[in-house]
Amino acid sequence: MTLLPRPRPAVPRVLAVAGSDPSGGAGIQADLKSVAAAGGYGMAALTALTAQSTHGVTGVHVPPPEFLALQLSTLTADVTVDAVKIGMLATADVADVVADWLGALGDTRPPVVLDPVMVATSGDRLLDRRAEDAVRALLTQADVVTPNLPELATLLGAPVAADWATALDQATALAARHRVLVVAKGGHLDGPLAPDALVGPGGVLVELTAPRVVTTAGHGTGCSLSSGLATRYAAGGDWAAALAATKEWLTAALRAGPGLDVGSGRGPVDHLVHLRPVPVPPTGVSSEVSTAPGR
Ligand SMILES: Nc1ncnc2c1ncn2[C@@H]1O[C@H](COP(=O)(O)OP(=O)(O)OP(=O)(O)O)[C@@H](O)[C@H]1O
Ligand SMILES: Cc1ncc(CO)c(N)n1
Repeated sequence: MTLLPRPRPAVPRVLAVAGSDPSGGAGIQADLKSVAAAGGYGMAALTALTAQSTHGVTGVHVPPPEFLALQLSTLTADVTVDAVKIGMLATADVADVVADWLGALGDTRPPVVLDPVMVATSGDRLLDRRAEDAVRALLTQADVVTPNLPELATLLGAPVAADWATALDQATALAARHRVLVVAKGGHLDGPLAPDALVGPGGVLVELTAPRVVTTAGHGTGCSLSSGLATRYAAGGDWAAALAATKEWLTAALRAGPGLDVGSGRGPVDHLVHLRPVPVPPTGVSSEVSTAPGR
């Protein structure tokens, strides 16, 4: 669908449709901090509540999906939303509510970043297995999807990529199949680097490389990346530039995470690292724009 041209707001109004993480590192709590760190105004419609700490998820409560529909319709009857980030969807019914809401917006639908959250890094499931098809169906209503490597493999129906070249091939296949931009994320690979790439149906558009941060504080990186990306795109209108700036910020936030001293498990990144009194050192993120045909 061709969307209507949108004005570039000075302070983008960004809506996160996602689950709650009481420990503040992931989910809606991370989204709101990430939007604020990117200069946006954050809003939140809750899909699900988790009981969660830096050690993992001990429970999930999904309010009636009709109540999510009411949150979304009430908000958008009043507020112009400049970008949407979708995170944890929990069940097929919840995913269907989000799909119906986006469908009803028609060509006034804001840009959508879909983070297809399936399993927390702690190994706990955040998406009902029967809901995977509903999330796949939502891909057609998203502008960008940001799967980690296991999520990319599930969406494609392929084995999990064991190396970066395979991840890029899978991202290209997913982009071509669903006509969506894909952010391939190398966070789950081993090695000294943490590469990410923006990939379209014709292949890699831009590849970003950062030194891998060796840390125990990496909880919620995926949520933080997707909401930062949505916010910076709403402000600037350029996915590649928005991804590069978000990667730069996230690398600094990852480095600073342990300074927060939150919990004894996998702690959060410091979303507001740039507000701390200590200057942020260079992150070493480099970016390479592809000149390959088909970009
Ligand atoms: N150790 C690390 N050092 C540098 N960047 C990292 C590291 N781990 C993850 N990242 C970056 O964080 C972002 C999210 O990647 P990741 O693959 O961890 O997503 P995810 O699994 O969806 O996150 P989550 O842990 O929130 O579920 C990407 O930009 C990735 O490159
Ligand atoms: C609520 C919630 N959403 C997403 C993630 C994935 O990081 C999580 N751990 N918790």
